[in-house]
Amino acid sequence: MKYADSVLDLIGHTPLVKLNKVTEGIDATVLVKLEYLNPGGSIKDRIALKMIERAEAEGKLSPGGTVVEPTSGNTGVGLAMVAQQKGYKTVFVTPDKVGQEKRDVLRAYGADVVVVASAVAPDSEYSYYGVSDRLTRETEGAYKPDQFANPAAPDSHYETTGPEIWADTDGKITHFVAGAGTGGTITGTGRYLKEVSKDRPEGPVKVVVSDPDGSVYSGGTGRPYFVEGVGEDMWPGNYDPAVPDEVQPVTDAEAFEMTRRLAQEEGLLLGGSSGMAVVTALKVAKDLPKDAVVVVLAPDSGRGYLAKIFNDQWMNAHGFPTSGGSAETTAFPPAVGGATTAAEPTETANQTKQILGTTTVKELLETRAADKASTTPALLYVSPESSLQTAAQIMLRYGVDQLPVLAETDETPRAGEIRGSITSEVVTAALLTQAGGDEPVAAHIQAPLVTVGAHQQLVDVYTTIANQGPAVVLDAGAVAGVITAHDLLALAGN
Ligand SMILES: N[C@@H](CCSC[C@H](N)C(=O)O)C(=O)O
Repeated sequence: MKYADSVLDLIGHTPLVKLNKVTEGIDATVLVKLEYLNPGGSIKDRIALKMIERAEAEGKLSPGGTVVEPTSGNTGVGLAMVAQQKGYKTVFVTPDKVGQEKRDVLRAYGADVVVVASAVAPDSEYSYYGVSDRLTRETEGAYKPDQFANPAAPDSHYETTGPEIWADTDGKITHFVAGAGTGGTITGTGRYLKEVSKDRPEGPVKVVVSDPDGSVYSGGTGRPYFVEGVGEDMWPGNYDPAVPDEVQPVTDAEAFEMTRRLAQEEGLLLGGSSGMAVVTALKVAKDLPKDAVVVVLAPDSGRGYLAKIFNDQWMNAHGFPTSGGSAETTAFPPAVGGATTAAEPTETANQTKQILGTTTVKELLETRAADKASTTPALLYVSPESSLQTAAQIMLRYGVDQLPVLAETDETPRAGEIRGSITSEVVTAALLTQAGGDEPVAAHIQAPLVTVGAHQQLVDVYTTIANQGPAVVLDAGAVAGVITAHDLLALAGN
């Protein structure tokens, strides 16, 4: 009989598959290492097993203990699976940018999940690092593996991921491409591949980090991005900057487009960080000769992202294009007892649709910007640190009653930098009653404005704006402006 003694014995030994369609025009061989075929569904099973076994060996985790860890999901799943098999409890702290599906998976394994805000400085007591530290202190028998600095994590890749790639490519790998979050994968796998290939005539394996645009590894300041599980806003101990030869930034838009293409063209339903790494792998492979072998690491499956990257509505609402989607229709037998018929659209409704159905949100912003009579900038906003007096002045000068509140930045603000909103009623009440004009907006901040996507047709967003008020426009995840019912009126009235 052929079987594993425990699910834990199935970790690792994942296969390589060649990309055939998205590589059009590329001579080199591009191979993807499919880490979603690990039993917990991601590469993180490897580090989870190693970190827990080392903690047990070192006496840091004993029967009845609790594993507490900050995680964007996958490490949590790996730890939950290993801990459950070994009889430990688990508590995971996840940032709110992590999709609900991923949190549901953690709970399915029996873990407790604590959700914290993503838009918090890493050294804050409210960040997922800070909250997990507090929970570890407060929980008896708690052990925090700390995937960001635990040497067992890169060791697991040095001992398994690297050797598997070397063996499966018969030592012919020339380039290794992977994202970096904690840094463990790139450090451990990259270090092994460089060491084992250092004396060969064609030179050692080149290691390339694929990084979300905004993350520190590729020179960013840690500004927010939507790709999950990779990139950083601080420098983790497990990232050894001596290992990578190069680091390349990739935008969310590029990553998401490739993630969808991999499902539609290669039959590979992978997560956003895999799409991101493939973008970099193809850039690296573009000018390489036929005998080059690029191995790109795909950390997890696309099943955890069905409500985001693979959901046209979510993509559209965040200003990401959705070419190549597919439709879902229903074909039930007619209802017994007579079917109801939809009301005929009125003539006025048809006219509205005609005006609004031919213009995108972005075109409306462009028309407004080109209108000499309009003095309103595309984006009016205040930061949490702005004074109430500043908010009042902007509202009075441009005749607006609501402003988005965005984190202060010199660049185009991103969706993850939306902090809330503030209305003229609240500013007025604060100024007339208790607060002085110097008081910061932060003390009076309200819920964020609704968001719409720049590439959506106005016909698809006008009821949102009519019902929920001014909307922040997102273009590829960046804040492109604000549109109001007044803008729609100006269009309809002309
Ligand atoms: N800063 C990152 C994620 C850090 S790596 C964590 C790891 N992948 C996990 O599964 O916990 C982000 O923006 O998601």
